[in-house]
Amino acid sequence: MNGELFPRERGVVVEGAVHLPGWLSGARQRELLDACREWARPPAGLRTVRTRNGVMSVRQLSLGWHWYPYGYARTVVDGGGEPVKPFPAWLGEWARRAAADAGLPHEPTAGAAAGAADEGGDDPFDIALVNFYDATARMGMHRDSDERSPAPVVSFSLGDTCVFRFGTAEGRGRPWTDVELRSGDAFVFGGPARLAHHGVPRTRPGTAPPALGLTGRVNVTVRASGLGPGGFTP
Ligand SMILES: O=C(O)CCC(=O)C(=O)O
Ligand SMILES: [Fe+2]
Repeated sequence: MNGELFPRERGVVVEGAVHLPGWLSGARQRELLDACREWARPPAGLRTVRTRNGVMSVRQLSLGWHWYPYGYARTVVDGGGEPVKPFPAWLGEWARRAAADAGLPHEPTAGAAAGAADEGGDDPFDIALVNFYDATARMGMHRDSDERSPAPVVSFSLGDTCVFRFGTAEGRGRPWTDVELRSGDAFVFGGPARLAHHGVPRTRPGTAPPALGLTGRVNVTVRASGLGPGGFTP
């Protein structure tokens, strides 16, 4: 919001999908970017993902559970087989606070006492996917449907602005709404919007805040796997 003529307002895109512009301060953005740079190093660092449709233009890493097309494992099963890096508690706390600010509270420690407003009950935030977009990278319309928890997904954006396309659960096509996600924005989707299709048709290269020192865009989505602490055999 710094220096904006008109501050961007919290936006409800559809019921359950909420945009929180400028949710991360400059200092928090740098903190998250520094952490992403550490996580990006091998082993189990930033990688190219192969799906059944080809190679994703976005490069990715996972924390907590390793996402691969189309499931979760404890090791990089579609790569070098290394153990996934741990999911940090502070990132879960950021997600918990953003979800509450979005009006989609997810309070796993409160358990059943949290009542009907809480989606996902006791499932803790335990996964993050970190996506790196260079100037030409995009992400096609998809649903985040490999988790077993209805808890909301909380996304944090860093660097270049992007067009984030948010559609329906029914299909990849219209209707959809295009939202600009800028560095520091959070976006939360849960409840009736949890399984909506979404994607990133383009970024706007060169729009990252110069002080951040990032060329391109980084997006971090925090999720609750619902897989529990135990083993999971894909
Ligand atoms: O980059 C984004 O804003 C969206 C990322 C996303 O949809 C995902 O990781 O599943
Ligand atoms: Fe997604």
